Amino acid sequence: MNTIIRTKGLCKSYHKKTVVKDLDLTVEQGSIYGFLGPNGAGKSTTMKMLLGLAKPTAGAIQIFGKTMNEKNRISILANTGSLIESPSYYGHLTGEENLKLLASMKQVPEAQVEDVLSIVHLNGAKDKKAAHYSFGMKQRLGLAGALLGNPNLLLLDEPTNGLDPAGIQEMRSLICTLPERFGMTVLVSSHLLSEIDQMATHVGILDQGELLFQDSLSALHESSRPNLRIHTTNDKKASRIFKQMGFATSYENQSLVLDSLSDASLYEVGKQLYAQEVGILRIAEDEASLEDIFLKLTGRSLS
Ligand SMILES: Nc1ncnc2c1ncn2[C@@H]1O[C@H](COP(=O)(O)OP(=O)(O)OP(=O)(O)O)[C@@H](O)[C@H]1O
Repeated sequence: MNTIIRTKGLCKSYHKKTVVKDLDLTVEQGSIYGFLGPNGAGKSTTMKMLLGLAKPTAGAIQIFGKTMNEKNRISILANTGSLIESPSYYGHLTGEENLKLLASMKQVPEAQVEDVLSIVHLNGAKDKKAAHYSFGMKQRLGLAGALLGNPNLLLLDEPTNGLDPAGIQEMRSLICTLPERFGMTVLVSSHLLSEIDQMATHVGILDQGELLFQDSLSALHESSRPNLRIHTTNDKKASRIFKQMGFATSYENQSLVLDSLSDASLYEVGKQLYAQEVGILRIAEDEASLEDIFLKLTGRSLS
């Protein structure tokens, strides 16, 4: 798999205050990389550095295997769409006119305007002045602009900020389809755990400028494997069987509680219980939420 974004020791300081510290980001092709962190963690600053809009204090950035520098910046950006902060548009122009203008600036065939309007479901409102768009429509117009030129990489900074629940859902579903439909790689920032949980394939957790975790979303969940709760026809006997097999249990709310087991161990346990005529009545996992995971990593709550 190709690495689309790689940073090494990326740092940014403002007025001697370090806001991004030694960041080693790896974003693989075709992933939706959820860049998660509380307000002020340094997500926007990082994304601005990736786009060459802010100069790193130290470290290096590679995008599409090319070093981000003056020489490569234009060719990297030609393949990168972005939505950073509020999208800019001309209020007195219609949505379509705004996109046509952008298409000519990006030197993209005008025919693509229809395509991106359709992707973001704005065809019906394309003749309306952008000033009369709702906030959600403006965000979608911004996304349409970012999609012009069919970029390989999309950087979206809190794209659902300020949207109502329906708008959030729509933006999220849109983003989720992009890798499969268009082969895009998406880096999307959010301060909302649930959002990343529902959208991302990979996660980077940033806190006070430092990357605390980076891996697939499933690895994140895996790393905080939940407790297992089992209620049987004879919990006392089951507890002894678990103990003989090397698994410590406690007893809470009429269930045996134990650390999560691998599939293979659980299979063995099931066989033993069955062999000794103990029936399983209920089995459940206490799923750790991303909120719990964040708390564990930082010692603080995210929201
Ligand atoms: N141009 C700037 N000059 C000085 N300080 C800045 C500048 N831009 C950002 N900062 C500071 O850098 C830190 C990180 O800000 P950044 O906007 O990158 O965070 P964020 O994770 O994107 O959070 P948010 O979602 O609130 O934008 C903050 O403390 C912010 O005040």
